[in-house]
Parts: sequence; structure tokens; C-alpha cells
Amino acid sequence: MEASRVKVIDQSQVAPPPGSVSTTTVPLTFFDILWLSCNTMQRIFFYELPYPALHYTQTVLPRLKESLSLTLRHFFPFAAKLMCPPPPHQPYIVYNEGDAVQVTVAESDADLLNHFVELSFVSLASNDTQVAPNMAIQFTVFPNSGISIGVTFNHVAADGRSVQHFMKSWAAIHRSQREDLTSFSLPYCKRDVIKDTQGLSSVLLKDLRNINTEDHLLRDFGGDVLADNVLTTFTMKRAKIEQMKRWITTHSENDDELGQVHMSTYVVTCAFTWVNIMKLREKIRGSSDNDDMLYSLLFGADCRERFELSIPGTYFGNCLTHVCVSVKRRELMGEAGIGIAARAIGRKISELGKGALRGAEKWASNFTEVFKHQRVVTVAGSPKFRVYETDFGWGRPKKSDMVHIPPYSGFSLAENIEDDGGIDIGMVIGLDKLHLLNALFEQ
Ligand SMILES: CC(C)(COP(=O)(O)OP(=O)(O)OC[C@H]1O[C@@H](n2cnc3c(N)ncnc32)[C@H](O)[C@@H]1OP(=O)(O)O)[C@@H](O)C(=O)NCCC(=O)NCCSC(=O)CC(=O)O
Repeated sequence: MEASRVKVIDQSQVAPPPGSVSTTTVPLTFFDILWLSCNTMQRIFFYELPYPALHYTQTVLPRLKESLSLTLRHFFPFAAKLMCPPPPHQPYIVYNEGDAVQVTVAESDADLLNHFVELSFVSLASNDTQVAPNMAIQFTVFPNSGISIGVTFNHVAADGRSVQHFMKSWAAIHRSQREDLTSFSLPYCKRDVIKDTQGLSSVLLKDLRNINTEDHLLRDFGGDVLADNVLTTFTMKRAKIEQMKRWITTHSENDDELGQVHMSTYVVTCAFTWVNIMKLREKIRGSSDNDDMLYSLLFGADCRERFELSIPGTYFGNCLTHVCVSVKRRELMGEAGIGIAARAIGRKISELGKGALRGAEKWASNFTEVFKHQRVVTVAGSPKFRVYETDFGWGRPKKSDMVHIPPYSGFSLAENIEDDGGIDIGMVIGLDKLHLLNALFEQ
């Protein structure tokens, strides 16, 4: 395969309009603090547009930057900086006049939708270990074919739902060519709605500071299989999902507890993918794991609009509780593995009804143990984000991908663009292992 070339042609800073945001300090809530241990996130949107290179530089890019600036006025924490002073000081976010998002413009000679294209993403790297930017953006122009918008963000600043809110607001401002405040809902940027009655922030921060960096929460799966990795997407059609829901429900007739559990699309898709990723890992590496070893699935559940917490749907920041589902290897890898996984995931989700923050004081300490002693798969994204509704006035994106998925130990979820109710599952695996995964999914 011939390597494509991506060359950087411009770098600039885009800030909110001068004087539109005053100096503001945003404290971190306990929801934000756990993400101090995590890598930055990356998402990319591809749009098909027939313009020549000159039209991008003269018209498309200036308009994108101008609308970005207007959007940042409302989502200013993305232009702000994360400050991490040494203990005993607390980390926080601060916006000062002039703070900006770094914007890189690149040009590629690849096909817009060539998924093997090397995504040369801007990082949030900073020379200062105590100050980090919260967002960087890369526009990659594919002359006569399209443009991609790559967003790298610091999860400490916001979760996936907030990022999608930002993207859709930016798209709405760009589409209407002005800052029409009726075309999107304003984010709720104050932190006063997050009540920390149990002192969770200080417990989590203390635990995180005690974690050995080698126990970093999001470790990748081994070093030997990382070369030649590709980002790939599998689709589960709605009909297949419904079939799987029925199958799991009918094979659980004697499980009284299951009456309370909703076999949602999320539950069955996660169960199916989790089992297959673990099977793929065993096919590649063989398994020396004890049958009693715990295999775990970790995902975030949104806490906005939960009755007991009263956090508005437009809340900007992190608002995820963390769910860890563990099943013994023997059961997960057995014939009934997908059904067992689905029931275990469904039960954990229904338990959130008893209090979404139960056990939150142990998030950091438990997860360190889980990553140390168990085999972990993480889930990113959500079909609820409706990423394909991010319309800058050019119609729906042709494709949207999450890029930061850990190889062989994570996957992302999004709605499928063609099949209403279908789900796209994004994964990063070795190019030479794709046939193995295809075979498992077919089976
Ligand atoms: C707890 C969950 C994970 C899973 O809950 P559930 O199993 O109950 O599934 P669910 O909430 O999707 O939906 C349950 C049922 O409610 C109905 N339902 C749900 N959402 C609906 C909607 N928008 N419109 C209409 N109906 C809807 C459906 O009937 C669905 O059943 P059916 O499915 O059968 O039709 C979810 O609720 C949740 O919190 N999702 C968001 C997770 C998230 O924000 N992740 C991002 C992490 S940050 C990150 O990763 C970074 C990044 O993204 O960049």
C-alpha cells in the first residue's frame, strides 16, 4: 500500500472574540478529577466537498475559524488551560483573555475516506508539566474531494456529550453564518450544580496522586502487536441487534432478576463486542489465564438529568459515573458468553437506579486494581451522541471516527449512518488481524 502524504500548511490560534469572555477560573469537580489519569481524546469528522485547494484557503477555512471563535465564546473552557500545580494545591482550569485553541491546517493527497490514511493528529503536548491546553483542532484538506475536522481534547475539561454539544453548536453557527443563539442550546458552564457532599474530590485526587505511573489506568494491550494497527469499523444492523435481544431474553426465562433489566441496544452491542475482543486476544496470544480470572468491561454512564442529581442536560464538563462489569473467564469465553455478558451489563446499568454515585469514592483505587489484576476492555462514545447530525451546512459527515481507542482493549460506539437503529463499532487492531476479527464477528 502506498503511503499517503499529509503536509502541514498553516498553524494559528483561534480565540473567543476579544473581550467576550472575562478571566474565569473553573474548579474541577469529582467527575473531572478521575480523568487526570487518562490520555487525551481524539475524534475526526470527514465531509465530502468538491472544492479545489484554493477555495479551501480563501473561503472554507476562514469561515470555519470565524465560526469556531464565536463558538468558543460559549464553550470557553476549551480555549482555556488546565493548571496542575504541585500538591497540596488543587488542579483547576483557567481562562485568560487571549487564550486560544491551536488550529493546524494540513493537506493530504489521500482519498478522503481511505481509512488506512495516517491521521497525523495534533497533540495537546506542552513543555510545561503544570499547564496543558484543553483542545487542539486540525483541518485536513483533501483537494477536490473533501475536508476532515479532527478534534483533540483533554477529557478533564469535558466528556463526550459536552464535546458533541460543542461540535453541533459550532456546526449550527457555521451553517447559519452568524451567531444565532436560537439555533443551538447554550452550555451550562457553572460547576455549582455538582454537589460534593461526600468530599469525593479530595479522596479521588489523593488516590490518583498515589498511583504509580506504571499502573496508569489506560494501558495499551502489549507492545508486540501495536505495529501496523488500523482503525476499523464494524456495523451491527438493527435486525441483528433485535434478533440478539430476543435470543438473550428467551434464554434467560429462569432468571427472575432479569425482569428488571432492559436488554437495550447498548447492552447487547457491548456484550457481543466484549466477548469477541477477548476471543480475538486469545486467538492471537493464546490464553494462559486462569479460568477464574476476572475479565472486565468499563464504561461511563451519563448522570445528567438523573432524578437524584438534578444536573441539567446542557451541563458542560464531565458528568459520567463509572461502571465496571466483571465476569470470570470461564463464563465469558464459554458458549453462553454473550448472554452472560449481556445480563451482567444490564444488571449493572439497572443498579444505577439505586444511586449513580454509589462507590464513587473508590473509583480511582478500584480501577487501579482492576487494571492491575484483570483483563480490561473499555467503551468510548455513544450512539446517543448522533455524531452524523453534525452538519456545517455541507450535509451529514461521510464518516466520523474516534481515534484514541486502545488497541485490542477498547471500542467505540456510534449510530450507523444508513441503518436506523444499527450501530457502528470502532476498533484499533493490527491490519494482519482483521481477517480473524471478521471471522469471529461472522460466527
Ligand atoms: C448507561 C448507558 C451507557 C446505557 O444505558 P441503557 O442500556 O439503558 O441504554 P440507553 O440509555 O441507550 O437506552 C435505553 C432505552 O431508552 C430508549 N432511549 C434511549 N435514548 C433514547 C433517545 N435519545 N431517544 C429515544 N429513545 C431513547 C431506548 O428505547 C433504549 O432502548 P433500546 O436501546 O432497546 O432502543 C447510557 O444510558 C448512557 O449513559 N449513555 C451515554 C454514555 C456516554 O456518555 N459515553 C461517553 C463516554 S465519554 C467518551 O467516551 C469520550 C468521547 O465520546 O469522546
